[in-house]
Amino acid sequence: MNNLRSEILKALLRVESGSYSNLLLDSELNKIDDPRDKNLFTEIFYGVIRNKLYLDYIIDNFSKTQLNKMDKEVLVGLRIGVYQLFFLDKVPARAAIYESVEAVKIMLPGRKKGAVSFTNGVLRNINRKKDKLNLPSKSNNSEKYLSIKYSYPLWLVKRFINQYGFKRAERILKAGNKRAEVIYRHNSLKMQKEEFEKLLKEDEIKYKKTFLSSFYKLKEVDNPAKTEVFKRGGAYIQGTSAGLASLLLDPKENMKILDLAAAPGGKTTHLAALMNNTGQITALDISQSRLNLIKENIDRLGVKNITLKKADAVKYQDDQKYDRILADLPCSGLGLISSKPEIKWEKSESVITKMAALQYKILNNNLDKLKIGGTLLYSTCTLSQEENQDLINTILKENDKFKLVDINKKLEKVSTLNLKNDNKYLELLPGEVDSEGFFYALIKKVESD
Ligand SMILES: C[S@@+](CC[C@H](N)C(=O)[O-])C[C@H]1O[C@@H](n2cnc3c(N)ncnc32)[C@H](O)[C@@H]1O
Repeated sequence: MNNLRSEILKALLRVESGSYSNLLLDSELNKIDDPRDKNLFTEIFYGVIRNKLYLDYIIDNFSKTQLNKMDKEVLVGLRIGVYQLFFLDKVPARAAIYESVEAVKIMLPGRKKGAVSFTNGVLRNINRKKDKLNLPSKSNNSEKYLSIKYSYPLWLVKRFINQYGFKRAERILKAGNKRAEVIYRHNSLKMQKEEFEKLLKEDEIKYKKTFLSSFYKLKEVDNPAKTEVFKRGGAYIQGTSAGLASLLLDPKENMKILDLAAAPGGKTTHLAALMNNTGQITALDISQSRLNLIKENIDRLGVKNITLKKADAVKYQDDQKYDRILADLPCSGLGLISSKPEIKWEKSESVITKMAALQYKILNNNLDKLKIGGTLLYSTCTLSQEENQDLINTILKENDKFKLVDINKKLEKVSTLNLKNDNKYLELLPGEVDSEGFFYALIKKVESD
């Protein structure tokens, strides 16, 4: 491994230009042998992405040069240094500064002596005056305070406060900064639970049970896609909130199911397992490369009842009627910030209106494919009212043959979660459940057309 910090710096620059943090991290960790280096890489890499606004606030407070006038290598190098100074007790300040300056030196060889000494000067200055940092006032400017303290764009903080109030918003922001844990769903199509647990034990993988009986929270697994149980198809990596979808849809053997947006296949392969490979699942996705991911998962997991179709769900037509429809639609993703922290910086508020319009079109085009008495589960991994409650209310208002089913009764049957809820929707909020953010609504077709 070359200089660890310069590799982190390179990886962070790639995230800035649009690479997915989780995929990039996997490939970077494969190049590292020492588990301690792997750990440090992950800690600094995700730490900088998560806390970018806070780190920039600190740098801006102690540097005379404006952030937008700095070379991007210098700015990211400074973030790496400041993150270690403020968040990592185990790295001595001298080492944190030295290694970060070295990283900038490697990234800007020879030609930029000034940039290197500038990085060194700013980091030393910050280290000296660290204790004098003031955050915006909580009482006079509470939105800015939350935005800097938890490092979220101001629009998102305002939105969460509007939707949930200050206290709940703060809880959501805080939970979004926690590192997401790896969770395995046991795949019953390949092995019994006893064998699944035995293989985990043989690989010395420790786990905790979750609020879903087939979902296991793993403790410190280096590469969850390389374990024996995974290779043999006994496990699928899936969050517990996402895992609720197929359970709430409640498929029965031999049913006909339509999945409107299926890739990479987490929920659709879970449905297949719950149906014991019987019946017929038609799984759509607009993207061929993502359909290929479902195919890989189907093969590994031993699924036999899914037909894949490349289709735009806005226009999709077929002449069948379905017992169940899963509408796990593309969304703004605000519930997944703990596993994909770059969402904070990549999305702008306009994505919400765009996604809500797409979701509306997809639902409108497919509602009629439900049999009478059949149910459709609408789900998103986001926390915006427009894409969730508002959208479902509009759909129900415009379609009187469809009624909202109280999903919370189903929840009690399929999980150990006990959420107090005054309405028929289910909204899982990070910080209130130990899981990612999700929204669910269950709709039933009640009379003939
Ligand atoms: C939230 S993901 C689905 C996750 C999937 N249900 C799972 O559990 O693994 C949304 C998917 O919708 C697909 N998509 C986006 N627009 C679409 C459209 N108009 N029609 C069908 N699929 C679409 C994307 O390619 C993406 O794979």
